[in-house]
Amino acid sequence: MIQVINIKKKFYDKKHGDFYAVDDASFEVEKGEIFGLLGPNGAGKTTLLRIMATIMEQSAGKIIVNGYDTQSQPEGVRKSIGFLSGNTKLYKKLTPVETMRFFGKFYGIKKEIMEKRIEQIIHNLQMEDFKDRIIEKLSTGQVQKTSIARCMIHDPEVYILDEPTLGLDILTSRTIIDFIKAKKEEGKTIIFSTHYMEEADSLCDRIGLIHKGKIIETGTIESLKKKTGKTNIRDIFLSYIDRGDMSYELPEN
Ligand SMILES: Nc1ncnc2c1ncn2[C@@H]1O[C@H](COP(=O)(O)OP(=O)(O)OP(=O)(O)O)[C@@H](O)[C@H]1O
Repeated sequence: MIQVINIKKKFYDKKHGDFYAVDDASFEVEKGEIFGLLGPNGAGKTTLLRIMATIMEQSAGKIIVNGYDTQSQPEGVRKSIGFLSGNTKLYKKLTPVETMRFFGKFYGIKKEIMEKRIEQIIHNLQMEDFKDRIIEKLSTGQVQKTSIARCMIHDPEVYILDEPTLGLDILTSRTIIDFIKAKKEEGKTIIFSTHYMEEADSLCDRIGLIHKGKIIETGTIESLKKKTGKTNIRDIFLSYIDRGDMSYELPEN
């Protein structure tokens, strides 16, 4: 379970001076739930997820992940989460299997358990064809699968996934979406960010709409459809924000 309580993150840039990239965000994600954080470029998604994963500290507020406070108990949080980000760095000279073993050892997983888990992950993410090829020779989608494999080797309770399907073809995206669904079935808690509105529609139990650092709404997609009278997430999103104030284009899918 994840509790986000009045989180603020202040940044500075020359053009805007001090500004809040995350501005008083509060919401909860229940155990066994898939929660989609939806918003356009620059909305604050990555910043919020990085704070949740203890990569960055908040300016104000509190986040509790699996019972641990990200500020006072970061070790507990790190053991509980699998964090996937666009910045995930892998060792280019290792193969996917070696990468999983490396991180498995880091988490102190016993050899027999680890080998079984690696076999299962290779199967679930359909990595058979490239599992023993070094990472520098892999395609974007194959590297992304390896990053996901890496973040699940310790079988975490909570998955924090920043744009897990960004730039991937539909087959690779499908494998990753199936993986997210399978983790939910195992009772894991998943939060992921995306700006692919339709993807969220088919996958999420609940969504949070984020715009300019503010969580402007949370709920099931059905409840938001009812509330706004709209039939798809794109229109729901647009109905919540002032169109004249939009300095970005929503993507086509
Ligand atoms: N270290 C930083 N210093 C100053 N500003 C930052 C920093 N990191 C992010 N920002 C700014 O904070 C805002 C939110 O950025 P963030 O990366 O969280 O958005 P996002 O919703 O993940 O966007 P995208 O979909 O493009 O990845 C943006 O205006 C960004 O330029």
